[in-house]
Amino acid sequence: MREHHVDVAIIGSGTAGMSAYRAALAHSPRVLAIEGGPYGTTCARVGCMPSKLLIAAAEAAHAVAEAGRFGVYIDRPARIDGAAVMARVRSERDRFVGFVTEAVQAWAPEHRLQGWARFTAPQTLEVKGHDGELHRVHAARIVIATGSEPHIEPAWSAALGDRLIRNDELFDWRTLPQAVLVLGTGVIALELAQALHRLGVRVRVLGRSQRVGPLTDPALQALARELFSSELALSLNQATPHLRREGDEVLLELDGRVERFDFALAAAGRHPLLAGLGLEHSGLPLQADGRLPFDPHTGQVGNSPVFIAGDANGERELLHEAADEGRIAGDNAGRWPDVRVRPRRAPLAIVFSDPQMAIAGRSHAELQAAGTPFLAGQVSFADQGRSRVMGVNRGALHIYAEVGSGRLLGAEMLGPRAEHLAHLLAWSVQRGDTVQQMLDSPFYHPVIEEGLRTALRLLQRDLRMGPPPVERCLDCGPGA
Ligand SMILES: Cc1cc2nc3c(=O)[nH]c(=O)nc-3n(C[C@H](O)[C@H](O)[C@H](O)COP(=O)(O)OP(=O)(O)OC[C@H]3O[C@@H](n4cnc5c(N)ncnc54)[C@H](O)[C@@H]3O)c2cc1C
Ligand SMILES: NC(=O)c1ccc[n+]([C@@H]2O[C@H](COP(=O)([O-])OP(=O)(O)OC[C@H]3O[C@@H](n4cnc5c(N)ncnc54)[C@H](O)[C@@H]3O)[C@@H](O)[C@H]2O)c1
Repeated sequence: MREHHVDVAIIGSGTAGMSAYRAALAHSPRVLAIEGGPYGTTCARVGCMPSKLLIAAAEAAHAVAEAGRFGVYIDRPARIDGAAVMARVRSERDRFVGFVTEAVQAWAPEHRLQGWARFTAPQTLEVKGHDGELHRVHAARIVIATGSEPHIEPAWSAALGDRLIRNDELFDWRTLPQAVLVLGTGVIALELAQALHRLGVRVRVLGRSQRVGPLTDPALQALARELFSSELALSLNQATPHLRREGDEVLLELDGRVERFDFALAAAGRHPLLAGLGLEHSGLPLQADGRLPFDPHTGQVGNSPVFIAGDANGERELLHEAADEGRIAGDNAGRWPDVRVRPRRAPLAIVFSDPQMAIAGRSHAELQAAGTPFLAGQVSFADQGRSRVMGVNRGALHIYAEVGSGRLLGAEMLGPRAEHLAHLLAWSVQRGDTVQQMLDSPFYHPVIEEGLRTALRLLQRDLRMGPPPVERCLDCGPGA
């Protein structure tokens, strides 16, 4: 048994753990970063980056398929080479992973330990090292940055065995399969199902409820359901699907018919990866839902010298949040007991589907639950000038502002280039901009942002803070 005495131990060297390491190191050289799996982070290895690489291939295929709408014809039938698609996904992914791995390997060797950590007592961890040794780590402070794992219904794995896959396996495919059943209708499900569908894979998406994607505004949720079901085979309200395996095939029995797939992809949400950490020995207060209670402004778990960051806390399972939370937790672990409160950024979440979806600032559901007096300004992209020009005129934007002050509180959107509009909106929410301040900002012509201006003008009128907007306003430019 090798003994280690450190000021800060960090469990997990993903995005949150890496930023916690850098922040803690500013306070003490006695920092130990423990990683059980491969270096490279979930985001780069099996998350954000490979999924966007697959989507990029799907966008190329879709552009070819849609070119005829513009009078551009590709005479030969387009051919999708699944092996080439997956080769690019893997090689670009490996490049991103390489940068991350290099960064970790540049850390001092005495700062790194590879093996799975578990608590054996408060402030004491045991690690079965990849070096074959057993390590005991006595840490004055600990950062838990263990990430998350997909939710798997036991019935699915019992029925399907290794034909039930997670996002991790998908990005290692050597070629594209014929058919995939996607379990879930959330972010991962929609991004991957649509990409696979556009790359020629037969896809069915099963939802346990009516919900499609993360938007909470009822009108936008209904629009999302309509738009995605017009392209994808969506089967909703399937809480207990009839699944079985025959040889290497997944069989789904639905409405008296049997459909066959090569794989079923579990995309039914993710939960903090805390099982196996021996939390029962940690002295930490566990909530009934198995999560650790923590302060999002400090990362601190209760009053303990333990901090939690990233997907492990189960709050905002996003890359930029993991990086921020890691920095906050690592800094506070380093400076303990002088724990500092840090402001958080305005919420921002984007789904890279087509049309994209985004929530900036507070969602419709959050505003309603808080009882905040607010009004919504709305615009449809169906008739929006630049969106029509580019043939991407599907979706709508709803922006929410506080009654009385006109301050922008949040927005939800389903539509073209939502990733860019959502950034502008989140920045305005964070600055505390009013609808008037946003309207005073420049709007170019012809751009998709002109749709935002229409929504702002309508909202300004409804807040009784401005005149009714001019119908088909000419100085706004045609189609604005
Ligand atoms: C398919 C997919 C697509 C995504 N796309 C996006 C996107 O486009 N944009 C976005 O913002 N977010 C996206 N995300 C979410 C984003 O990837 C995560 O929020 C982020 O990676 C979380 O970082 P983390 O540091 O908390 O966890 P991780 O990067 O998973 O790091 C946790 C680390 O802890 C290690 N660990 C766990 N337990 C132990 C233990 N007991 N001992 C030692 N080590 C341990 C793990 O091996 C792992 O390396 C996506 C996620 C998925 C799955
Ligand atoms: N573009 C991005 O930023 C991006 C992309 C992918 C993932 N992520 C992050 O990863 C997280 C996890 O993604 P996700 O898509 O797994 O989760 P999600 O919360 O977006 O969706 C979960 C889906 O699973 C369904 N579901 C839950 N339990 C089920 C059950 N027992 N049976 C059937 N369906 C069930 C839900 O109804 C929902 O449709 C996201 O919340 C997001 O934070 C982000």
